Amino acid sequence: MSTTTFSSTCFLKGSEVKVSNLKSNNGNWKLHIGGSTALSTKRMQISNSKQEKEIRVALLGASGYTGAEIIRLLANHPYFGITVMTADRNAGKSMDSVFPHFITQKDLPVLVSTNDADFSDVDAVFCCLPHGTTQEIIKGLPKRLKIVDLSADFRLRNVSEYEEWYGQPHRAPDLQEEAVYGLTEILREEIKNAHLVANPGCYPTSIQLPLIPLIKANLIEHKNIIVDAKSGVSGAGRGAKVGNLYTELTEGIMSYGVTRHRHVPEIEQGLSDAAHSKVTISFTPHLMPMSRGMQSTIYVEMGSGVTTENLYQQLKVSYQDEEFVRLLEKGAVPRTHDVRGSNYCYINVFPDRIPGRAIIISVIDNLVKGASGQALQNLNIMMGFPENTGLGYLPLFP
Ligand SMILES: NC(=O)C1=CN([C@@H]2O[C@H](COP(=O)(O)OP(=O)(O)OC[C@H]3O[C@@H](n4cnc5c(N)ncnc54)[C@H](OP(=O)(O)O)[C@@H]3O)[C@@H](O)[C@H]2O)C=CC1
Ligand SMILES: CC(=O)N[C@@H](CCC(=O)OP(=O)(O)O)C(=O)O
Repeated sequence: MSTTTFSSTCFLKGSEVKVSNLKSNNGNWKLHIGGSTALSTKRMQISNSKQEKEIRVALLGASGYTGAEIIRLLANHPYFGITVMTADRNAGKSMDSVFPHFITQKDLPVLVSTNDADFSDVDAVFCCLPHGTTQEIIKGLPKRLKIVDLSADFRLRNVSEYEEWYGQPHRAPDLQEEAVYGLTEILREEIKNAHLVANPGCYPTSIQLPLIPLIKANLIEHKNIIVDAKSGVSGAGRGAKVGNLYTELTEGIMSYGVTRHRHVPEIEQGLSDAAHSKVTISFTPHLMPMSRGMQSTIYVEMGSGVTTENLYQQLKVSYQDEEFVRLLEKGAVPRTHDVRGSNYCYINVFPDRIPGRAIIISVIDNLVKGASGQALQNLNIMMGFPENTGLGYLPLFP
């Protein structure tokens, strides 16, 4: 990648505009005006075209929900273009035959099977495969590639804990040692130099973001943390399952993974790191009749003499400079509707009726901040771009 950059002021239709970060890559000029990017010789377009973008990205598992979400986000990304896309059952098909809403994205590559993928024209990889299939595949990728893995395969540092909770042997323990956990706002510095980022699960993102600053500041007890969480059905992926049929889901709500959901060790790992001692949680997830969105309602016991106001002020300080994690005005209830389609996490804290306890509510879109959005935030950091690049989507409401 050879790039030349300069900034200037010029006039566009008689108005003065600040032109910044004018870039040339192999003679292909890009013009940045007011935060958006256009090619100097072409009209602005929503496109995944690889010719116009300098970082070449492979998308493994492109025919799934998180893969499709990455394509949506990258269509507005000025630097990342998709050169390889893989699928399993859908290998050989075009993307718009798998997802008709991509009919306008004619420049996307045809889906190939992961075994047939050629990585010679690739700089970075988003791996959107099911857990259990990912370790072996990432192990075989060229070492020069920057990789963000959306599966759970590299999230648990302790390999035997992975084997216990996922019921299968870890196939790349050496790589596990190199993996950096990708909870962006907490581990940004480590992510900068990472070769392999293990993108967090959706529930762990929504739960750790509010709790880690409170644990680090020693404001809440490390026991009796209770998490009641709810997810939209896209969290379960696109594969056909009876439990995800409309008839099974509509007009109802279902708990699952009761007492033993595989996100428990991931959440406890992050909270225990923050506490420098073992933190345990009670966690029950629920499936909701909605396509996307996630809410975690968290019940905590505050330290002696600590008030809900202390928790609120701590979260305010911790996240005051963060673009994507927002503490709402006091009393405002975070709603999944308000983050839908965006990379935001909205949080608030409420005093419980029981003295000494507080209730924290955190909402995200499971497919964006809970998966593909955070993955893009991480790859932006790994490749040295502003971390919000391509993530400037307002929530989709209603
Ligand atoms: N959905 C969500 O909200 C979140 C998901 N994740 C994680 O991200 C990953 C992807 O999730 P999601 O997109 O929802 O899953 P999907 O089931 O929607 O998609 C899975 C993708 O992997 C491909 N695939 C399946 N099996 C194999 C295999 N054996 N070899 C190669 N490719 C295969 C599928 O191809 P094909 O369809 O052609 O068969 C498809 O492209 C998972 O690990 C998931 O746990 C993480 C956070 C949130
Ligand atoms: C609704 C639903 O089924 N959700 C998934 C979590 C999605 C996610 O974050 O999965 P990974 O940890 O595999 O990345 C589940 O509970 O297993």
